[in-house]
Amino acid sequence: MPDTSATRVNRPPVPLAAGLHRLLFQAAAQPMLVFDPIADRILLANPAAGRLYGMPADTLAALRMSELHAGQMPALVVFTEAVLDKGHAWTRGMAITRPDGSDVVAEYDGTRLPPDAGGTLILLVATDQDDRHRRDVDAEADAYLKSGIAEWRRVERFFRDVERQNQLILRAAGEGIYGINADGHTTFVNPAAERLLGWRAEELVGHDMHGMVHHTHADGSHYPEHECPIYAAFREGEIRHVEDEVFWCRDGRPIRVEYTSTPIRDRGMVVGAVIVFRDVTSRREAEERLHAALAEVDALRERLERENAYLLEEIRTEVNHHHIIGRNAAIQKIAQQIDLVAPTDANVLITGESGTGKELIARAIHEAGRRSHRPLIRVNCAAIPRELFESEFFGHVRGAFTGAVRDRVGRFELADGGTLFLDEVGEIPLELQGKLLRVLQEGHFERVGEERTRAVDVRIVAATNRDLKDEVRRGRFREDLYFRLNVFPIESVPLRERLDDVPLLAAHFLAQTCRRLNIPALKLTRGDVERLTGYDWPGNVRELENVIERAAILASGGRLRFDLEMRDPPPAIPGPASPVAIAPMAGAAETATAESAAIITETERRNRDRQAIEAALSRCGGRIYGPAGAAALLDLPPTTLASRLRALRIDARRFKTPAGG
Ligand SMILES: Nc1ncnc2c1ncn2[C@@H]1O[C@H](COP(=O)(O)OP(=O)(O)OP(=O)(O)O)[C@@H](O)[C@H]1O
Repeated sequence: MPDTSATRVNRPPVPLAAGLHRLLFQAAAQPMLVFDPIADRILLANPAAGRLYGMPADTLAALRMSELHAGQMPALVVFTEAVLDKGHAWTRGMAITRPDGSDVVAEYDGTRLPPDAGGTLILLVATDQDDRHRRDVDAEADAYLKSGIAEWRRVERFFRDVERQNQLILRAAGEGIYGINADGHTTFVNPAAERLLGWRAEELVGHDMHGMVHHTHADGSHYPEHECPIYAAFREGEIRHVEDEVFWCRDGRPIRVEYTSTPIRDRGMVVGAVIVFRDVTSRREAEERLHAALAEVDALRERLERENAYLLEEIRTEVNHHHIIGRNAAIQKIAQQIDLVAPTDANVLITGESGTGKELIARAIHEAGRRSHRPLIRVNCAAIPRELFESEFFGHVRGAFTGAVRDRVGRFELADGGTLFLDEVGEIPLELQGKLLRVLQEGHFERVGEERTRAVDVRIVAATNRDLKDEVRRGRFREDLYFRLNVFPIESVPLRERLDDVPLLAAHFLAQTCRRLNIPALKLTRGDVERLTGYDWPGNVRELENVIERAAILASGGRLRFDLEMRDPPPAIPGPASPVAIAPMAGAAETATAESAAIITETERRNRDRQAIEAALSRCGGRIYGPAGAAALLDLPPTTLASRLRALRIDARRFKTPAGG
């Protein structure tokens, strides 16, 4: 390339003049000079330097440095010396006045060239400070612009993400959600709302929502728009929650909804509302069914209470407050006695035949007394083996006797604070009666095998079917114990002495049995009642209860079948000389003729029965059951014979022979 602009002056250094270096020097955009500080001469100047200094490069290369900076010599000298000294230095604020009079302020960057460049030479690179400042401003603006765009993109991305999330939430929400603008027109609808209402979003968007889905009340009356709480929500700027209204589906079907309308604000202005609703049709229906069921239960309960009150009124005279059934004066008297004695702590002795209700009376006394919150402990004295009486009553400690493998609490301790019901008290062996008396007198006892004395607070209610006074007379029962027990006597009347109660009791047991056996209710006929009252009930109420239960089980076609053996007239009294005939008792009437049948009294009849039974027992060696037993001989069911034995107080064991049963 021909050298057109670079200027060679005086002693052009060989390396600089050569090849690529020279080209670089010439082409550089940065103004450059090479000057000799000692000779104060500019040796080389590139075209860029010419543009900076406002003159052709070769004109510039012909100048002295001191000419360029006539007014700044000290600054030039300091700079030049610094370069020569350190090899490299820079300075700012070098003012240049161009030939055309314009000024430029430059920054000089000087580098001392190596000696082989041809003496003491300095390469000066000049920069127009204004130019640099402009570039800095541009670069800064550029950086601002670039970072602004990046920030804007970030914000945009953020909003896009938020929007996506909102869309996902709107889609996933189980509740129907729709938005309306300030004109009441739908702006968006989520998929749940589409599903619930049957409309597609595009059918609703842009339309008046009230007019589409909310135009009519549940009762079919018009729902004016100005009354709509959804619109009111953004007219008044308040959140509205509505529990029970209907929205109308596309197919004209109403759904019951619960919704909340929340106003949307933009810079303080209400611009619409968002409505969140859910279909509560099935919930409301379930609630209504529940209310209806509760109302029905209430109505039923009221009716039952009324009926119950009526029934109670009906049977008040039949069942007294102790659950003892009977209108008979004897029963009324017993109820009064219970009322009288129950609140006291007095000992009670109930006497009466087996099955007449002695235990029932004992329980009634306990229930009506102040001890009712504590237990009633029953001891059947007839069922305890003689050798275990003491332990049964008072308990024992381990090892007290053979078989006492652990401590045992006696009945007295169990009944502490409550009532001890001594059933069949007449059966307590004489030698133990004293121990019982001591507890009754002192309230103290010891467990068998233990020294420690224990105190108890027990009320005693005793029962017996024996004539205890007679037992005392015979020396079989301690008189002092008898008086201790017999503080308040109650006599339980046998059923045959209150036959007027039989229909009531029978009806009661029949209803109870049918309920228990879960069989359809049965009714007593007039004939049934007559048969039942015609019987003398040796087994008392218990027997009646059993007879009724059997009859209910055997009933066919709604008719009861009674198994009563002794309902017919009794057989004739045998003459004193004649041996007691053991005739089948049930068949006696058939064998009796009008002539042979004598008129006999009740006592005579009972004696006659007693003799017949005793004769049969004696023949059978005391055996009751089985083909060789007395029941078979008398043609009676064994259970009936057992009842009669109890009623007549016949002890079958008396007739026992080594061969008998
Ligand atoms: N007046 C009554 N009202 C209702 N049920 C009664 C009546 N009298 C007796 N009973 C019933 O008859 C059955 C026999 O009564 P309970 O056991 O009280 O007689 P008891 O005299 O204690 O007999 P036992 O001396 O054999 O122990 C029981 O089921 C009892 O509920």
